[in-house]
Amino acid sequence: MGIRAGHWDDWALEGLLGQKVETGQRVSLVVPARNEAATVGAVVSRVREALMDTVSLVDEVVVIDSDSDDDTYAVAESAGARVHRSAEIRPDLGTHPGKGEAMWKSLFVTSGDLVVFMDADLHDWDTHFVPGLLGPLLHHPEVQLVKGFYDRPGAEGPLEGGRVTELVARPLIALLFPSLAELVQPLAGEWAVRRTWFAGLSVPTGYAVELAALVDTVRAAGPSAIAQVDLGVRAHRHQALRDLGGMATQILAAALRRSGVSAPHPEWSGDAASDDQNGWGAADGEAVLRQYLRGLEPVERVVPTLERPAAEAYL
Ligand SMILES: O=c1ccn([C@@H]2O[C@H](COP(=O)(O)OP(=O)(O)O[C@H]3O[C@H](CO)[C@@H](O)[C@H](O)[C@H]3O)[C@@H](O)[C@H]2O)c(=O)[nH]1
Ligand SMILES: O=C(O)[C@H](O)COP(=O)(O)O
Repeated sequence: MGIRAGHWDDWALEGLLGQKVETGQRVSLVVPARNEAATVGAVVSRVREALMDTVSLVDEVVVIDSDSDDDTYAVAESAGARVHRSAEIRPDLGTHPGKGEAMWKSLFVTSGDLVVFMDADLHDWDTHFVPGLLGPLLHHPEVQLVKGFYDRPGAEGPLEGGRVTELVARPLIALLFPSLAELVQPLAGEWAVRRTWFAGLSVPTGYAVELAALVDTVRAAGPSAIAQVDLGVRAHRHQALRDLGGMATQILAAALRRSGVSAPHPEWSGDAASDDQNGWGAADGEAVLRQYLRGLEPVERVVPTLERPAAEAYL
């Protein structure tokens, strides 16, 4: 069997609530957020009202503030979330920048057996995303991870992915991980996972968290451990192309690592790798991305490529 596909309204809310009670599982919604004061409040308050205050589908709404320097913390808190600063969770484990880091750290401050992730920058979305993502986990015990997919308003065609999706993730999947090719939106930030499964995965601290979780899941448990659900329409804030270069570098690093390439072949790097260099021109756990904004003058961006080991060792 391949990757199971469904639609968010395949599961009636009543049925999900019944299944939740019968299986005795708790649900956490986790929203990683870096400088999302403009949108995080609505994400929190709408899910709270529809799925926590009115019915008991979600047991906790937790925002992980990922080193924001705007009002994300205060806005999320007054909208009804429990908010934790990523850097302050388990200080004994240190801190790193990035979305994957915030998601990894969330395992130490949440208790749900099922964890639903949603981005904080959504501006066209609805609360049915959450029950839609929970459906396969509540009804199919073999499913460990559920990805959302959606139409993107303004995209050239229906189901077209974002720029990194089309230019990096899909080509990587075609070349290295073809069993994931059925996924419509492999980079979707809206996904759900069993806590025990996520806690057993190595987690890139940056934007490669999604691709890494998919690759590691399909390798360990096969395509039937993954489901995808049509969530309807989703729109989000767009990053500048040069910032997406950092995201693409992180995704490529995670994919190469999973293909046995942890540093360039010596022939590629020019210099002999020294002890504290990984051959990518930076210390271990980072790469230097050189971009050109105008003329020959480079701008160097240090891109973290670090991974956290499975959290279960620290829980
Ligand atoms: O250091 C960071 C950076 C981002 N975020 C949050 O993560 C979410 C997604 O970040 P965003 O910069 O909006 O990512 P996108 O450009 O939309 O990237 C897409 O592709 C990424 C790679 O798979 C996914 O991680 C994203 O969820 C997905 O929306 C948002 O809530 C951010 O606030 C953090 O918590 N910490
Ligand atoms: O999902 C992606 O590919 C990246 O986040 C970029 O998305 P965008 O092109 O919609 O900004």
